Amino acid sequence: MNAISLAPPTSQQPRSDPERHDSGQSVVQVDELTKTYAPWSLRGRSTVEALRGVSLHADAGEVFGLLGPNGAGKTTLIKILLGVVTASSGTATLFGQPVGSIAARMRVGYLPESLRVDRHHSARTALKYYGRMSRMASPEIARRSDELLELVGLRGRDRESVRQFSKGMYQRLGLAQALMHDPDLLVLDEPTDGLDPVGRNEVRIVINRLRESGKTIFLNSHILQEVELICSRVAIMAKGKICAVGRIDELTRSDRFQQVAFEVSDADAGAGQLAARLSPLFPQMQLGPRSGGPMTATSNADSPSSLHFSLPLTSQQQVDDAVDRIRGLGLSLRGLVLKRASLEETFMQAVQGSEAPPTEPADIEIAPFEAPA
Ligand SMILES: Nc1ncnc2c1ncn2[C@@H]1O[C@H](COP(=O)(O)OP(=O)(O)OP(=O)(O)O)[C@@H](O)[C@H]1O
Repeated sequence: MNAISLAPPTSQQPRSDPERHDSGQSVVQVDELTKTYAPWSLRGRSTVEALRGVSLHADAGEVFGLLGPNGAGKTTLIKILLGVVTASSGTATLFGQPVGSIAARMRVGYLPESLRVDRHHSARTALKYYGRMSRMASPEIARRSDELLELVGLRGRDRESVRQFSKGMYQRLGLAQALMHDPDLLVLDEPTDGLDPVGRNEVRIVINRLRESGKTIFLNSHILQEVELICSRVAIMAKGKICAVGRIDELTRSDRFQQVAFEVSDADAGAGQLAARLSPLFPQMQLGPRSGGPMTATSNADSPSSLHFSLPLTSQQQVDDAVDRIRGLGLSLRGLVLKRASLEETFMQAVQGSEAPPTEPADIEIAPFEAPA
């Protein structure tokens, strides 16, 4: 057995998971999990730290997304949750039961990244096969197959050979097999990988139906747009660590990672003069309508000369300070836009943060504006 939680399941709040809600028990609870592989090679034995103190939780009814670049440790974490790999230290429970225990396994359905269904099967015979593997009785298999084929939209195609299936149909059959024994938690490994937009949408529809029916879904994906559309919360992993975790709107909220765009003007100064006056105050200013964009100076009747620039500001105090400085120069502030980070930018920040030396905390903030002496 691969139970890795030595302590009995407890409803106490683990201290290592600061995001943990006070109400109810998490469906997935992971605390300070580590995994070190020690593979043999021609040069002898080496060690790979695949997980380095991972803590997270997923609550009932959530669609939780695990994001991360190649080698981040996502598959290792999923394998530990499924009880097929043993952690080196830390605890992991499903429904309060140690991962790998029969009680935990019975409540989990799994869709692997590349499910193989023998090509002689139809959707119906494949489900029969999986039902038998779960030791279900024939009448139950038939009833459950009807329900699931309806749910995943394969009802009219269930007697065709899977050879004729599109990738999207195949993946929906995979979801049905994962659901045969009516698990409360579904673990999905890259569920929409390799699908065209139509196939992705079909899988998304099924996942939404499952969420509405109260299932908890834990999925691993590297398709950020997909995660943004499907997940209620995400964890971003890199190099075996969690760099950021939370609801997408929390991770991308504007006061957490800001680029603030300004437009300033002065009746008596051109854009070049404005830039020369501002740059000593704001050494990190980027000229242009958006950060990184080309320098812009507009000139028309309403706006005789205005300058667009942006600053990396990370708090309201810094925004207020910058406005005071601009006004202090006697300039007019014609516009101010707080730029919200996309999940992709947040992801990149989090992953790049993980490149820092291990003693430095990895976070998703960019270098703050420093006021000149
Ligand atoms: N069985 C193993 N033996 C040795 N090292 C392993 C083993 N499995 C994974 N690793 C290593 O552990 C690290 C994490 O791998 P893992 O597969 O968990 O990452 P991942 O985030 O799922 O990556 P990908 O998106 O590429 O699948 C990698 O450095 C990988 O090479």
